[in-house]
Amino acid sequence: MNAVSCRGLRFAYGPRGVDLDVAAGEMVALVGVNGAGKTTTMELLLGHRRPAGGTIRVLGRDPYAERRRLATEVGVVPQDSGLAPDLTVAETLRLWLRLHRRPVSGDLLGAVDLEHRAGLRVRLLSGGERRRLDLAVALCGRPRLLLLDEPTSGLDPDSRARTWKLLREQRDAGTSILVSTHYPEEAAGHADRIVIMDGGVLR
Ligand SMILES: Nc1ncnc2c1ncn2[C@@H]1O[C@H](COP(=O)(O)OP(=O)(O)OP(=O)(O)O)[C@@H](O)[C@H]1O
Repeated sequence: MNAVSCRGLRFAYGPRGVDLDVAAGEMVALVGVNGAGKTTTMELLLGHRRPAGGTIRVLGRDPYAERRRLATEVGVVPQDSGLAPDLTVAETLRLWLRLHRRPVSGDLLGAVDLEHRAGLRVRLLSGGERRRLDLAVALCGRPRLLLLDEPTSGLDPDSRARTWKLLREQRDAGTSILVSTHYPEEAAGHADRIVIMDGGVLR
């Protein structure tokens, strides 16, 4: 079973007749310029929006009808971080690990290079550090599928390279990944496959 399978997916604006698959254990990059429809596609896959037409299956389920059920199996980096600004980095991860009933450990902090920021409040992080925390939060539930909306935006080249390495490790461990990005060269170097979105259609 594919992790993601869309057929003829349409929305009032954005995606138009999109067929998109992510196989189990595959990392697919969704590449496109501003306004191409990447975020709208992610929101459809998350069940935040109802499609105007076509079918979507995420881990075999209809995300609009079964959004809550999928929430435990899908890790998400949204376009805009929604983390509580007054919690520290360590508190944020503890909270999310507890929500997922996972043992609290510092491993994730190390994985995203934020050990030295553990005691800092989220609102004081740099944009790139916050993006790395977003990714750590997405990994808290050990998801079967990651849906990542520009997780490398705002990151410097070193951090971008480390993020892609972490994603490849997740993929190698069996996690399916759909990751959107503005950077086709980067995606080409790291993803298993690239799909290009342009004006709401895949090319
Ligand atoms: N409610 C809306 N009604 C009409 N058009 C909208 C609405 N919301 C977004 N759009 C437009 O739909 C297009 C697709 O937007 P989307 O955010 O999915 O693109 P994107 O590929 O994620 O872009 P970016 O790289 O800038 O994040 C954009 O041109 C956007 O302005």
